Amino acid sequence: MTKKNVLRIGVIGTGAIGSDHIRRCTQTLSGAQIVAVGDVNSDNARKAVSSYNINAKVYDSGHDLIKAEDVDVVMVTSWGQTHAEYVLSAIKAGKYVFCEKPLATTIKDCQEIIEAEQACGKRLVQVGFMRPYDKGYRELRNAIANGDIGMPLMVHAAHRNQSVGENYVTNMAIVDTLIHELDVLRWLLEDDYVSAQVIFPRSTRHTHAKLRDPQIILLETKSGIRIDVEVFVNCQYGYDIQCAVVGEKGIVSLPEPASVTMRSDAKLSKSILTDWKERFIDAYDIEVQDFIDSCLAGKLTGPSSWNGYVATVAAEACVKSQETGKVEPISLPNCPSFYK
Ligand SMILES: NC(=O)c1ccc[n+]([C@@H]2O[C@H](COP(=O)([O-])OP(=O)(O)OC[C@H]3O[C@@H](n4cnc5c(N)ncnc54)[C@H](O)[C@@H]3O)[C@@H](O)[C@H]2O)c1
Ligand SMILES: O[C@H]1[C@H](O)[C@@H](O)[C@H](O)[C@@H](O)[C@H]1O
Repeated sequence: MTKKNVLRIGVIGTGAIGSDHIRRCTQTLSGAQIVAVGDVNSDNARKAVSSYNINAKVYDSGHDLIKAEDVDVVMVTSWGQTHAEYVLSAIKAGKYVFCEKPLATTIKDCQEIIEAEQACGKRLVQVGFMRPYDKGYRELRNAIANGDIGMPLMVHAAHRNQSVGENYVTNMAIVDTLIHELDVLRWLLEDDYVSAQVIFPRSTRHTHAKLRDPQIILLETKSGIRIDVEVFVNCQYGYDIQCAVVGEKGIVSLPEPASVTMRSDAKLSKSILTDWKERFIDAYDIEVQDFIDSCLAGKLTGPSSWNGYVATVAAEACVKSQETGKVEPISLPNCPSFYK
């Protein structure tokens, strides 16, 4: 990439989050321009171009987009199972790539990515884990690191979506939803997981035949911290992310998103958000601006493909436990110095 002030981005996958990232790069952030878009459903790509009135070329093939001379960096926001091939292709082209979670859906594909990236001798991949950029999670991490609650002992977390579609099935509670907690909790606690177990309570009547909902995931870390995460993706009432860390001398909890307090009709109320786009809007803005700035500066510092790999290893143990009902071990090789 030649040194310049504006980063030319090509986006592969222009659905919900792809379009939202195009919007933020075009209307909110600085230093970037969307010059190319691609989607297997070319109507989606054309819609993104017209909705945001951008001067971007539409590609039928994501691989051709990656190779295009005027594309400096790539953003992969297609379905999870297609991420690996595009990330590998971007690494091969020597281009920085922002890949939405998950980095890849199999451990083997994640390994291939970290090997290819290391062979390049330079970090080229940032994974779209935005929670470490969220102000609330950063405050939680600082409080823990400052020793404000003493040694952390337990974490109680919940990840609730208002509802999901028919194509969302049981393992997606892990690979699509819990994956955020799998990434952010080890960052928060500066610890790694050693085991996982998934438990199924009675299912809600708002689910369908191929989705066990809710689920409880129990994790244990190297230092012995016990974590329970409730994943409930048809909770009906809103989009709700909870996290409380219990320490030896106190508890620190994720703040609720800011909202006015309403007194009306003899009720005292606050609204609850319903959409992930709104709940983490500031975090996504900071995350993508960080990617743009890091590419322009020639050094990536955000969540790496090692983070993506570790989350996928933990997710695989959880999916196995969904099938066996047992506590499944999680074992990881040491983090290569390249990613430290
Ligand atoms: N970080 C977050 O909070 C967050 C939020 C939402 C989605 N995501 C992730 O982003 C990805 C996309 O999710 P979404 O909700 O936008 O899905 P979506 O279905 O709304 O959009 C995905 C788009 O990718 C396109 N696509 C699929 N396969 C493709 C391929 N091989 N090549 C090019 N385009 C292809 C689809 O046609 C669709 O337009 C997923 O991996 C998801 O987990 C992350
Ligand atoms: O892809 C989305 C996204 O990652 C959201 O942040 C999460 O809450 C949803 O469960 C998931 O389906």
